[in-house]
Amino acid sequence: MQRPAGPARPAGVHRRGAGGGGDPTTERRACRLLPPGPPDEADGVRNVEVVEVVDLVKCYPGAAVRALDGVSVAFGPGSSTAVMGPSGSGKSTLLQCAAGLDRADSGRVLLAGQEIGSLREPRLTLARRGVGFVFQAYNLIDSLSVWHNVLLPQRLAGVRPDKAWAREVLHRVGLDGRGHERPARLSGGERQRVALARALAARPEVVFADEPTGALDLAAGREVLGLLREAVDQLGTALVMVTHDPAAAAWADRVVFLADGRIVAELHDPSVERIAERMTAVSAR
Ligand SMILES: Nc1ncnc2c1ncn2[C@@H]1O[C@H](COP(=O)(O)OP(=O)(O)OP(=O)(O)O)[C@@H](O)[C@H]1O
Repeated sequence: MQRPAGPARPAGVHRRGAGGGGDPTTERRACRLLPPGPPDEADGVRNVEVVEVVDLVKCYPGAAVRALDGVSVAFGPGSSTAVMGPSGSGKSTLLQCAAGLDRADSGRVLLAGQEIGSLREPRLTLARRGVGFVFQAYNLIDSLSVWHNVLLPQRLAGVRPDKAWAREVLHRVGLDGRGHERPARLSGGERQRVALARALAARPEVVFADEPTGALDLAAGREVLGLLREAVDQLGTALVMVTHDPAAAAWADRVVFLADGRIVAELHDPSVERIAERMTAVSAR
């Protein structure tokens, strides 16, 4: 299932929620928000974003500046978004808050239309069931086999794992027959593929990935990006990916740029060059 090395970003990826069809010259604009308006006239059903954050503010205790300073952004089904910005601009904080792993001081986070701000355990865990995570450090448990790592999030959430799907996911990420191995015996790229399989095994509506290729060499990084792209294209998963790498960001349909805890720019269907250019401009602010 690996995508062969090819162009930095596969073509034909305009999708709902990804800003597809947006005017590429309109690079700096507010992110699209779920309109609080009436139901969709065509079918009487209101479109629900997979994840929506509204006016998020977050200040860590003792910090002089806000890590997030009024961020509003929505992620639709089958969309892929790269989040970029200088170090300390709030990228990881946005991911953590949008995923319900950390709480903002104010603002709203909605997962599949459900506001999670006031939820306590176990309801919060239930609301997060549709959320998968892929972190640079993999967060794999070395005392467990690949197979048990992949099933762990569902077991922790009290959900009976779908083993047939877990096997299919391991197959898709190219780890057929490797389920019995310990993560420590795998290469960095293979461990990242396990992390991806673990995220996808729960059939998430959204995958949050924090620098998923940061620790990988070029070939392994491309492979992981290809797999993420497949999840978006074939499974309709929403992908939100923090990256410092313009080539990785170009795999996404949309790039949002953060600076000082705010969204300051947005590119749709961008090239590596335009991303790098914009990144330089944002960093020079
Ligand atoms: N646990 C924490 N306690 C205090 N301050 C924090 C904490 N985590 C992040 N910060 C601060 O919040 C701001 C945003 O940090 P964040 O990690 O979200 O940025 P980032 O854009 O992901 O940075 P990087 O690219 O370096 O990972 C920074 O000023 C950072 O120092």
